[in-house]
Amino acid sequence: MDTPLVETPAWQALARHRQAMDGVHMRDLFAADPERFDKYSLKLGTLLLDYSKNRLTDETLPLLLDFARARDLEGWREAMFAGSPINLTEGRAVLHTALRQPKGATVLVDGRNVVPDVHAVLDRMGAFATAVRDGEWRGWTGQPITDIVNIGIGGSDLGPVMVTQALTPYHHPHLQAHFVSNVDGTHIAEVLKKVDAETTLFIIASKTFTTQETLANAHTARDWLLAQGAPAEAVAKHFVAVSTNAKEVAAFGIDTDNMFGFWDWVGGRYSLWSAIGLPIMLMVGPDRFAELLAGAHAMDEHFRTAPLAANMPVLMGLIGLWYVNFWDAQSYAVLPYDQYLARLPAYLQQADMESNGKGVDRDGRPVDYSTGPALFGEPGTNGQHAFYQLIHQGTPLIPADFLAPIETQNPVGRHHTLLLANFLAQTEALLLGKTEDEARAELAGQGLDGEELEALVPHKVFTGNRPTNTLLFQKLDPHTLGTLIALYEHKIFVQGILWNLNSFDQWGVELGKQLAKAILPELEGGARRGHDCSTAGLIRVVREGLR
Ligand SMILES: O=P(O)(O)OC[C@H]1O[C@](O)(CO)[C@@H](O)[C@@H]1O
Repeated sequence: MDTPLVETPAWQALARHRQAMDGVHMRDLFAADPERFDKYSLKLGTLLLDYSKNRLTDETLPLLLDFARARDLEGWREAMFAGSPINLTEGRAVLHTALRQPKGATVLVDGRNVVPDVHAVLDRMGAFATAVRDGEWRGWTGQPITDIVNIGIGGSDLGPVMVTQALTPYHHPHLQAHFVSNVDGTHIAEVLKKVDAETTLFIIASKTFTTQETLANAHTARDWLLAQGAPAEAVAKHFVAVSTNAKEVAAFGIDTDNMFGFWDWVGGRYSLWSAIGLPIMLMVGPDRFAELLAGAHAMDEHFRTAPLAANMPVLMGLIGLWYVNFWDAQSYAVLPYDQYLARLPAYLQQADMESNGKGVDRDGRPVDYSTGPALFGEPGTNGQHAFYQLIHQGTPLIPADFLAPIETQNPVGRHHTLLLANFLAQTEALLLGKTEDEARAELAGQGLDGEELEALVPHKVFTGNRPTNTLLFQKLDPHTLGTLIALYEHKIFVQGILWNLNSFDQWGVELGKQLAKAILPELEGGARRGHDCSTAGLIRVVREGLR
């Protein structure tokens, strides 16, 4: 058996280095090195990563990079790009990168070049999106489409929602996008209140086309359309499907001519670049969608070819792992200072936590080290007025990524300057903190003294030394957004490899699905089955009510 990860020389060297860093404060590292920003920042196109505000000395990165090499990160990276079946538990290749390859490239899966297949679907999507956008695709009464309702969940929802919102300034002026994911009937009911059956297009997005929530919502949407007076033939004009499962699409009643396919080598949470991105393309048009893909491809090329020491996803992955495994950080914040990126944290929750929220390694052995942290975040200054207290003064260490555009899409008065001032102030505050002496002087300056002053001092101290990455970009355009998302995808890949996980399966979501299927008949009046007494008691209360 291989040496356990935590006993490998590279891990042990990091553990020793971590001990030697006790008492090192980033404030002192900055004071000692005026070049630190230049040394620890990296630019790709119009995206800058400043990782200088991390607990890194000149020794840290070389040790982290040694660890990455010892785990053969470069070999695994090559295997992913080459289409090897690195998703072992499902026997699949992991090739979302093939979805953003330019026409003419070659990516072989089982000896077949899949790039022409990718572009054939993109071309079909483009023709369809153009017909809808130009008003040529019409509903059953001959009216052009005004509203698009995407029905999907998880990877068939979060990416399209996040990107569609992020690219709001590029939307078609006469189209509205809506997203229904939750099986809670409230979700679809509220959307259906807003749309007109004659001018609404439903996209049923499901890789498997067996997902309970999506099928329930899809059936409700179709029943609603017919209840609005549409004839059965209208379904063909108002429903399209995005899936890998033509059989189930046909069984639902959608003509497979109205289906946009993708492939089992596209993981759900990595699928927004595929036909799952259809609502994005409808809203921003095929050209902007191509820019999104090109932005992701630029990051793919960077990740694939840049030396590890100058490779954004590698550095972000290693720095994240440094905190999880050597500083006991169990959570991680993503803080976009751009209202259009409001759903980025939710999107990354699935991308990161469904990928690396694993407790056994690739060989099925329980791990004895921490893996993926809990991820959370909120846009801009909203987070500051909610949970930043914990990040600044709480007991857990919460590494955070701060993201902002230099240029706003909405230059309203001084708003953007105010936003950026806050953005910059937060990472500075987390780095420097406020010492007791500084707190004391500040309170004295406010006219306090004696016991009253001393009683307040501990509450006013900020330890600082709290790590952040800053991601600054010129403007949130489709290309930049593609680059940013691919950065996080590859960062997640890096960490999964280093933790020896399969980042591309998600068995952890299955048990709840199985038990829900078993409980459903009980809630519908069927015979009760064996449960723990809490679940049995709750089922009884649900059935009997609390009145
Ligand atoms: O696209 P589908 O097959 O409906 O699956 C939706 C989501 O369900 C999951 O399989 C589990 O929640 C996700 O990985 C996936 O994104």
